[in-house]
Amino acid sequence: MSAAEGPLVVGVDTSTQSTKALVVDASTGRVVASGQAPHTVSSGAGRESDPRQWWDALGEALRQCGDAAREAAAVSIGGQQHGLVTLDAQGEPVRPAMLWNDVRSAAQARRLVDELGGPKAWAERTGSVPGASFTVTKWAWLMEHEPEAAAATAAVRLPHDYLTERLTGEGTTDRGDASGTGWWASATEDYDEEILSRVGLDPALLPRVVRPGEVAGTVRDGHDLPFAKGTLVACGTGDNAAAALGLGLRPGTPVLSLGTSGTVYAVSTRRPADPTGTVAGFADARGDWLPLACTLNCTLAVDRVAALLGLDREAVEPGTGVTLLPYLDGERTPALPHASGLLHGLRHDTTPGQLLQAAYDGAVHALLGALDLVLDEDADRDTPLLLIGGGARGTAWQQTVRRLSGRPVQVPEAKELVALGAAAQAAGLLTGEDPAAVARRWDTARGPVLESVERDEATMERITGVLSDAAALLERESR
Ligand SMILES: Nc1ncnc2c1ncn2[C@@H]1O[C@H](COP(=O)(O)OP(=O)(O)O)[C@@H](O)[C@H]1O
Ligand SMILES: O=C(CO)[C@@H](O)[C@H](O)COP(=O)(O)O
Repeated sequence: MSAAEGPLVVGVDTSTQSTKALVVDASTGRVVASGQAPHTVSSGAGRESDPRQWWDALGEALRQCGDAAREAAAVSIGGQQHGLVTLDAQGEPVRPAMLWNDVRSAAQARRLVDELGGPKAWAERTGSVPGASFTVTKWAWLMEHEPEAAAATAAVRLPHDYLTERLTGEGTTDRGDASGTGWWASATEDYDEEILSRVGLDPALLPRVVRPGEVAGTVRDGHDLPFAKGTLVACGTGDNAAAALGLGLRPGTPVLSLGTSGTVYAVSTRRPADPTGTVAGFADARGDWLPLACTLNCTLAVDRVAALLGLDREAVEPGTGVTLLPYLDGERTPALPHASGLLHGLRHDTTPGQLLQAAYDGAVHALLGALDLVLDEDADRDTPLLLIGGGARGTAWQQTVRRLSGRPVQVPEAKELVALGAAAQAAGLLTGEDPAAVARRWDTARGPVLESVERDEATMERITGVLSDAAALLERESR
């Protein structure tokens, strides 16, 4: 491999299932080295991970990068949104982090929405109507169910902030990830003291919100990662905002991400405030906005269905009227936190491959239903949909999105767009450039465009119909 042309930067994605690290040549965007190490997520009633495991996974991913990581001039860490990390006075986790896909705080979410003026007021104030994914509802759950843990908490962090702080020694976050907490007001771009007081959280426990382009800190002594003391550290951001940076996204281009979560989003210059709660009004990492809809059941749920059927994930067959809503973890879009999976239309001649295709259809349906809601009204409907995340590698996912959207679909060749976005943020610290402009210079969105096919309206309508007819069942707790 030829020598790098420019300084090296490290971009990290600490996502739900694993941590990925890339060492990137800041001049060209060439990925010089990469590494990945898995995390474990609890099963059962909640979804939790030990934050210390993220740090260990980061160390392992960087070790896989070899000497290149040691040469980095700047680093940035992006990661899964919303998770509640509670630290004691020594900076050690008080308990495992409650993750974005933990739905135990659904009752607290409903109560908070009612207590503070209803969905419209929340949307206008924070950009979003908080559901169980949002950090504020998790903190309210902790106060109610584990008051000792809440009382022992000296600092509250988001997942990527926890790692950044262990590197720099400073508690920082950014507007992108802060906007997914429910206690950051998008209207004022500041912490909302009334909301914090309502859930009994002292603002002094929260990290400083670093401005876009500002240095979060420098690498300190006394850690086991391969970075030199004094290396610049960018503030990082939530994984979706990081991928938007990594794609150099401009308003009007929609993104569909297929990972543990399914997300659909676009950059907008207008601050979102959807009172239905379907669209979360996140901030992006630059100063614009990132209206986004998210599902809890995407690649993991469909892979689980394939495993139950004993099929390879690509072994789909065209469906004939069978509907499978793969809501194995409860669901966020549509807002059905207690839902479980639901099958309708099974016949003697239904094949396993058709059932698997129905799971893909069910996973993609809600995301495509929200696609128009995240785009500004004047967006060009023929702009290709950018397909990213681990699932974007799969032919069955690509073809399902193509058929149910009726849009051209572009699959970037770059695999780790969250980590690339973080790397672009780190490069921006060195050059003073806008990270999205860095990513465009690196041509990260390059990849084949699959032409549009006729939209399969019948399947979309059938799934919408089953959802509506099964409403009572889907609201019922089954465990
Ligand atoms: N070649 C592939 N085809 C289809 N799905 C894939 C492929 N490779 C990985 N995946 C899916 O990608 C998922 C992981 O995606 P990723 O975006 O890394 O998730 P997360 O960010 O939530 O940790 C896995 O659940 C797996 O199902
Ligand atoms: O909750 C959301 C977005 O609001 C999720 O998108 C999480 O940010 C987790 O992302 P992945 O680990 O699935 O990429």
